[in-house]
Amino acid sequence: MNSMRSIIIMAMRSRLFPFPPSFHSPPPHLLPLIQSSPLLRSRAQPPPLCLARSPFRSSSSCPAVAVLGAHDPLLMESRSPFGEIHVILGPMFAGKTTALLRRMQDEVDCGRSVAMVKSDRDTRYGLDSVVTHDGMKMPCFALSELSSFRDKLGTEAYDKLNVIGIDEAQFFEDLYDFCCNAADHDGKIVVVAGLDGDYLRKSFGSVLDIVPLADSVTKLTAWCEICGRRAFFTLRKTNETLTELIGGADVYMPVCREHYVDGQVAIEATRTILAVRSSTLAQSEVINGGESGAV
Ligand SMILES: Nc1ncnc2c1ncn2[C@@H]1O[C@H](COP(=O)(O)OP(=O)(O)O)[C@@H](O)[C@H]1O
Ligand SMILES: Cc1cn([C@H]2C[C@H](O)[C@@H](COP(=O)(O)O)O2)c(=O)[nH]c1=O
Ligand SMILES: [Zn+2]
Repeated sequence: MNSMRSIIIMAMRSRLFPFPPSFHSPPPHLLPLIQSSPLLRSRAQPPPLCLARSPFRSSSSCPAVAVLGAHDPLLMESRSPFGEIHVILGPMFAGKTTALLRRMQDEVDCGRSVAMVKSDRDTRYGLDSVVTHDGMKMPCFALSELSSFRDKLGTEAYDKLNVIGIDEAQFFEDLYDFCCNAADHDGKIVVVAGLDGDYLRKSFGSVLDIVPLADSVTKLTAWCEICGRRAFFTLRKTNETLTELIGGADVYMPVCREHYVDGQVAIEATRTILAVRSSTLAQSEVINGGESGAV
């Protein structure tokens, strides 16, 4: 039996053999955690072979790796103590949240315990779920800072957690430290979705800061609302100049490079016209006020 066990462990380490379904049923002590908390529930019997995927489903065949349910006794012995960090970035409407939710569901289907977190600044669709622009949703913890997650979840539940999904990552100031600690020291798989750039195409929050920490970085694109070509940037349609402005298609649209540049020119021109108009108005009021006040 020992020689069989060592063959299986060696095979796991070399990841050459798919493993029989019996490896995937979660042990009894984990079921209450999976079934009773806002953590995403894993199916009692996940499919016989779980494939690790890159964070989004691509048409290209990613290397199929046989992955055991993370809480499997045999795997516990060979499971790496270190986690992973996967970053999904791009403009608005690129499918970042969709890819994140798909990855989380894949992890749940593989029998892993998953929790989703988003910034409590994202009030567009309520605070208890992560919601895509298409309306696909998943329960989540809405937090102002990631450092409060462990206390919010409870240390025991956190220790048993395998995967953490983070949406709207650009709004978390403590993103770097949280991801570093979760993957390096707590062995968590962290999947992060967020904007790489703001409406001025400047680095947004700490999303780009975690690129050097990442196992994988995926930049998704949308379709340009003007010409239909690939959109890499987000154009703000209004005149606000604050970096943080929560909104959807009412305020923003994805555009290609040409129509970002054209759009910015148009918006700058509008701003200039409005500024000239308001100063002219102010001057005429002063003049009119002066004349009416003249003795
Ligand atoms: N111009 C666009 N380009 C691509 N997708 C768009 C566009 N406008 C609306 N959508 C919709 O937005 C969905 C992506 O939503 P979501 O995953 O929430 O994106 P993100 O999180 O990147 O903002 C797409 O599946 C599509 O149905
Ligand atoms: C470009 C840009 C966006 N935002 C806000 C607008 C939305 O609430 C989120 C991004 O949402 P999504 O999930 O990527 O669709 O960020 C902002 O505050 N500032 C910006 O410059
Ligand atoms: Zn375009």
